[in-house]
Amino acid sequence: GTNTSVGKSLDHTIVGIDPGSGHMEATAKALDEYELTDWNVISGSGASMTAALKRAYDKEEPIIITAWSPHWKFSTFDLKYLDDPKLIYGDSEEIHSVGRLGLKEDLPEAYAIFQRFKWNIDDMSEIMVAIEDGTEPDVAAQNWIDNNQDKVAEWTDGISNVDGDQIKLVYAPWDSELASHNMMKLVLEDIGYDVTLSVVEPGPMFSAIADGSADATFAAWLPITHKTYVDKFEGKLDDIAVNMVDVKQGLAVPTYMKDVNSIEDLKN
Ligand SMILES: C[SH](C)CC(=O)O
Repeated sequence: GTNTSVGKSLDHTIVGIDPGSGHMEATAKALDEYELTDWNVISGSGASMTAALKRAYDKEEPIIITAWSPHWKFSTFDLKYLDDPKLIYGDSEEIHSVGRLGLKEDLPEAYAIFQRFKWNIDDMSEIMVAIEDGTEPDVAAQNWIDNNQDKVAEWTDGISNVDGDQIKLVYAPWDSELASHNMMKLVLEDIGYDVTLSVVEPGPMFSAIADGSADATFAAWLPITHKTYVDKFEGKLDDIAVNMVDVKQGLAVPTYMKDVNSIEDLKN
């Protein structure tokens, strides 16, 4: 049937992202739970996944990617998530701001901002799309801040300035987190912090906060995506606040793949 041709046309391969991501863990679980025994997911990075997507899309060839929203790929390409009746990828996820133990005492002004920091998918997407269109991340972030001073003021109003205190933010190499961390770096610099951004894989991102070598991340996707990491470091992380709601992860395909609408459809 057509489903078998989909499997054969894709060499039963799903194009994934970095191996330590929650996406890849969820996708491995999905292959198991949906009994997609002859399928495999290849790991790579956010960049290699979007490059493969562009190559296939430009030739209207089939492709299945591990996907998440917000992400610029949904405005560049016409994509649809595959239904996930077993909810392996969860329903709607949240992005949390997570800090090291002791952060509240050591950096109270930053902590107070992290407790208030909250924005929505459109805010993050505006920065992400600008970066994808060639704007430098810090310039795209500053432009967003300039256009959203009222929203930023909700996080910073009444917070006293600091005098060069150092703060180290860590995040994983995903375009969504590139946007959020470049934006928050500028917000914290405006308050007087000396901010360092470090890009690390997801595992080291959580372990750096757990061992105190980093101060915070705004890139913890929960309750499902990063559950393994948060459980692993139980008691060593401060789940400060939710900074975005209604985010999503799953498998996605270009809408021109008419016959594929659910993960169940991949079973041949
Ligand atoms: C790529 S998603 C933002 C997070 C994850 O999959 O770990």
